[in-house]
Amino acid sequence: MTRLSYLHEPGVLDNLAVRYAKNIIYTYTGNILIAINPFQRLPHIAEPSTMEKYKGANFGELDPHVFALADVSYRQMMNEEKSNSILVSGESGAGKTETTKLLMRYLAFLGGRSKTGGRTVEQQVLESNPVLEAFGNAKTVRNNNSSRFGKFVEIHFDKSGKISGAAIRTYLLERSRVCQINSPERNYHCFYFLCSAPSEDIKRYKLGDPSSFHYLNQSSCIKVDGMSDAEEYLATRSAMNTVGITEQEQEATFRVVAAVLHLGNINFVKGRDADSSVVKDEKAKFHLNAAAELLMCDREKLENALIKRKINTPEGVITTTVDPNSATVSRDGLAKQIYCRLFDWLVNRLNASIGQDAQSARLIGVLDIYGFESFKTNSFEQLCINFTNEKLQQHFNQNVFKMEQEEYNREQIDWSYIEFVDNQDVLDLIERKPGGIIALLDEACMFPKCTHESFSQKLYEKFKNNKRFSKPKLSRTAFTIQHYAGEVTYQSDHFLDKNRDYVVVEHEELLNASKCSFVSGLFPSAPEENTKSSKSSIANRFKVH
Ligand SMILES: Nc1ncnc2c1ncn2[C@@H]1O[C@H](COP(=O)(O)OP(=O)(O)OP(=O)(O)O)[C@@H](O)[C@H]1O
Repeated sequence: MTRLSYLHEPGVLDNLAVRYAKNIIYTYTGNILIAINPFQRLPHIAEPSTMEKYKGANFGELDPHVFALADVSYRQMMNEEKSNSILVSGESGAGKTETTKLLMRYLAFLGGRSKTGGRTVEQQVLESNPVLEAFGNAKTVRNNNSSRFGKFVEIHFDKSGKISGAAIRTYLLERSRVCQINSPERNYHCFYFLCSAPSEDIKRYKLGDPSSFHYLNQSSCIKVDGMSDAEEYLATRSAMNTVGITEQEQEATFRVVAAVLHLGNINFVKGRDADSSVVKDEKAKFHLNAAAELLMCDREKLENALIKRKINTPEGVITTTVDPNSATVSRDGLAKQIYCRLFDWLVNRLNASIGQDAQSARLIGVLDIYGFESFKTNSFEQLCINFTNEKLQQHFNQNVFKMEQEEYNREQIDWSYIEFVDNQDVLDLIERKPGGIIALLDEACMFPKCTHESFSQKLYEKFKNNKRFSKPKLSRTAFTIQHYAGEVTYQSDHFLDKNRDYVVVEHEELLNASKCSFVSGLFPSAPEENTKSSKSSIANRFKVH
């Protein structure tokens, strides 16, 4: 790309298009690799002879390829005795996960050990993908197999450059999807896989057609073209076997998945007293019983955990009832907590099987992270994702422009300053403490009376003179941020609910007391600071990461 005589947008796009038409999906721009999704298997891209060809070749000597990038990164790690990271970024459906798999395959090829019985670390990392995808991927409008979590895969190497361990770190699964989906998207794959399981499993988990479950039937899409949920269920079980997840653990995992589906069908109506609710009808009671049975907890306690709330007062703890709307919010909160804990458990379990090398001096990390998102309707998830991308852009600016230009200055090299847009002001707008959008959101979440309207008003007041922030003319709750990659308007309607990550004490107590050690293990007794009073929030956890 740098050899183009005129470097402008049409020229860049044309160059990429001409190459793509010839099935050349990789192009360099400096030491960055642009990969365009071929949407078809191109065997020459990944075959072993291609790997051989790139091994040890100088960067730029051969045609651009993702293997060349991995090769440089490996050799640099070995020569400079330093860890390295490869960032894979792009919008949803761009091909990040597929590219990450190719990178891992090549690193395994370079640093793999000859097999000494059993499976090698690198095989196990690759084999963990189908399990992660079953529980963390879903069909979205952009991608039938969209990863709804960020992933950093660490490949650990010993001094001789052989792989000595690996670890998968995941970043915040999109939790709102568990309870709320829009047509024509789907919930996480595993729910549909399980509803297509062999009949003995269906019976054991009291399941039925996916369209009978509220968490699945909010969308008109139940099936994905070219994907057999029944076959995928068996494939997931087999992948779980391969990575060493025991039969009992698998049974418990799917039992919990089924319990989440049943929870979603527990509906409430107004009770006799004001601000009270009761389980709606026999159907809802069936699902309450099923959820309690599968989670192996007390049915009455589960019901109470949803329709009652304990409040600390100066006179002591009092128990109040809640209206049907609050009971539904409580139910969805519980379902989301259970599912996210289950996902975290799976990741830990996979890591335990793969085996990390805590002593390893070097690693290559591959970061497969959600790209910039701008849809017709953007919510809290898009703000978190776009904030992450602003941080990555800042890192890029720091390394490519700021540091490079400072070095030129230091070495008194004659050069002409390259203009770039510094996005520090967007980062300040979002993450400054106190006073940034996240800080104000956290503050709003602490006050039960605060609504998305009052939160939005606060933003309008606070940032009325911020050139990166604006209020859309006709809205009272939306706001627009001028991101490095373009303008995005966010609807704040569900921001408060989605940001709250407080584990309700009653929910925690209920599941901690489960007779099933797998379930109680997902909800260990929490120290004081992790309970309701905790200031942890989703947006804050994004900042910490
Ligand atoms: N190198 C490739 N060869 C063949 N097909 C590919 C390749 N890259 C991507 N695809 C196709 O595109 C689809 C989407 O790719 P992928 O899941 O990697 O996107 P992504 O960027 O990770 O998306 P998301 O952010 O939604 O998870 C894949 O399921 C596959 O069908």
